[in-house]
Amino acid sequence: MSPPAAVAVAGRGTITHVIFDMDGLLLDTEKFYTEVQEIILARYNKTFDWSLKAKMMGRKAIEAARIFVEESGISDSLSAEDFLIERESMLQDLFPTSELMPGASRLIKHLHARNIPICIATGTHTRHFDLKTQRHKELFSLMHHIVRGDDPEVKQGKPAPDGFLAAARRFKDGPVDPQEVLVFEDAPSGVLAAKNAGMNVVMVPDPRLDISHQEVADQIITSLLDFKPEEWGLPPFEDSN
Ligand SMILES: O=P(O)(O)OC[C@@H](O)CO
Ligand SMILES: [Mg+2]
Repeated sequence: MSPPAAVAVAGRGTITHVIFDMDGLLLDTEKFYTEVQEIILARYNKTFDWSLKAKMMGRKAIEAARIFVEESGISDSLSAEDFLIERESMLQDLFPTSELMPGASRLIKHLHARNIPICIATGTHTRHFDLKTQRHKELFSLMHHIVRGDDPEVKQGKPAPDGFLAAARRFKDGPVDPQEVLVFEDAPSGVLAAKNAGMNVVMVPDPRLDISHQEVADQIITSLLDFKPEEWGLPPFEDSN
């Protein structure tokens, strides 16, 4: 019996290329940022909450740092630059322990095996990227290319489209029509960046993120394990889970 035909969902174009965000989407690393920020805020008798987290995640480090010190009301005592210095040693200890998010490996291997071009566009700088991915080199080697936050073509971080547009240009058959690109993101800033780039975006939000941040994405799923490639005209998984 022939495999089920791809049942693209009405209104969703056929996707030819996929761009993955990294932190919080492929790697379970957002919790490290949260942990370190809670430790630093505790020194000022302040608590870290998810409304502030929602504004920071996905952004370039210095941009996220400015939001952190200003919205926490500690900018008179701690500059954005000093915050980045203060958190660095804690993050360097945590990043090498980064684990994959559920479904990340399965989806990457599936798309690569079916010759769907895939890449990463992340706000993370190269030095942190290397620490976070050092235990996952083989899986990440399946990516056609990787655009990092300190890439010269990324003038502005997410929600600006720079990173996703640079990523679409670097595919072998690039630049790729944004309407044929599917982005996977976890952060409101990243979802906005994908839409600003004219692309389709599936959001996999942390359950603690306020639901109001889910209005922009083209599709919301709770885990990459729930993604159905055939809904976007991509080859379906063979396995059931
Ligand atoms: O773009 P990503 O890979 O989510 O990285 C953002 C990072 O700076 C943490 O929020
Ligand atoms: Mg992310």
